[in-house]
Amino acid sequence: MVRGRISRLSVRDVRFPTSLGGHGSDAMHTDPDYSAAYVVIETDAEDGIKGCGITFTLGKGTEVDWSREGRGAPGDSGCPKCGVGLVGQAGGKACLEVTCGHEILQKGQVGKKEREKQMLAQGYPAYTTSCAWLGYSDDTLKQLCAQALKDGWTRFKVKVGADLQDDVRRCQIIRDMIGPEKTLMMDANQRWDVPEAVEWMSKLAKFKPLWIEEPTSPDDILGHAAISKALVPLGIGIATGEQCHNRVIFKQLLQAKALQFLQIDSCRLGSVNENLSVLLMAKKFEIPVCPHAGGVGLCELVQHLIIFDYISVSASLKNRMCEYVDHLHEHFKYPVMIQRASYMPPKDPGYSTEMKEESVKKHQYPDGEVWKKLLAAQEN
Ligand SMILES: C[C@H](O)[C@@H](O)CC(=O)C(=O)O
Ligand SMILES: [Mg+2]
Repeated sequence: MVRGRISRLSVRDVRFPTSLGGHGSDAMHTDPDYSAAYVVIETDAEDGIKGCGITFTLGKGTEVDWSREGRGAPGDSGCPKCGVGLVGQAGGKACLEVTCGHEILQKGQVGKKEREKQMLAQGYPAYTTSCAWLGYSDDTLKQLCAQALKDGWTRFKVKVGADLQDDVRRCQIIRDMIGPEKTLMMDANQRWDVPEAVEWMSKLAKFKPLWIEEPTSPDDILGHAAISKALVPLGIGIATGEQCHNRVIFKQLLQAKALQFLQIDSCRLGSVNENLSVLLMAKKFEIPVCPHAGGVGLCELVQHLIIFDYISVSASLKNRMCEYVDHLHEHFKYPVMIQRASYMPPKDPGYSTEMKEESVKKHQYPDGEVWKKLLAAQEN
């Protein structure tokens, strides 16, 4: 069915100065500016159908420094972080609705209607990373944590990995505030080698983290397996995936028993299809999927995938939750909706990728209003 031809394609370098407030900072990315290559494909179709896509990057917009790419760690600040999430708005349905119709998922049909209703009423459980970025002061951490508790959050992630004493102090603060029952996760953003990861986490085990995320290089599958073997007996699972770029890496992580929580990233894995194949493999290995969403637009995209996962693939919420970061949603035409610390299913057409034109104009690099001011201030 031909509905029109591509009539225009635009690519824009959109950057948000998140580093000014330490938002998004971790042991590896100390000053990230959440950025995106934002692509819009327009058509001449009568209904005006178009596709919008983002490639989430860290710090340098669409600039790629290949000399750093080769040498640095895969997630080094300044390197591109994620792949492409480009999806049209065909049929006027939310992305997750289209995906749920797929025939091969026969088994997931059992109980599907009930799960759909449950999602519409209760939403998909989320956890927050926004209280405890590494660059936040202890006061900010306390204030954000107190607010998050008031807002009903029960699952929290704290960044670790740069300095052990700082980690012990910050984990103590957060555990004291949330109490022994609520869930705490830790994220080292690849900072350690294998023995260091085991040693460091043995010292943080007393804070009862559910998982340590990205304890070492995301490419080191056997390293993850070794860490997993050492830490699972301490009650700490291994979570990874936000830097894994295809299903083959995930296949090997699963085969090597290298992770207990699998973190798809809607953009890093190029296309919805690649994400779906990973969801299906995770189901086969009975490993819970807890998506990564720390970046501009990632919450918007990944909510479609994880709600689909629950309704049509995993049919389980056990040990499952989706990351939420409380930044930059106001720039999206269809921002995520969080209620009672859960993602409420999106109902607008498409993959929730469309950004507001006004936001794109303001944050375009280097000539958007926001960057003109910041760059001028840097010069003075
Ligand atoms: C640099 C990013 O903010 C990163 O810290 C996100 C991340 O690791 C997460 O959300 O998990
Ligand atoms: Mg992470």
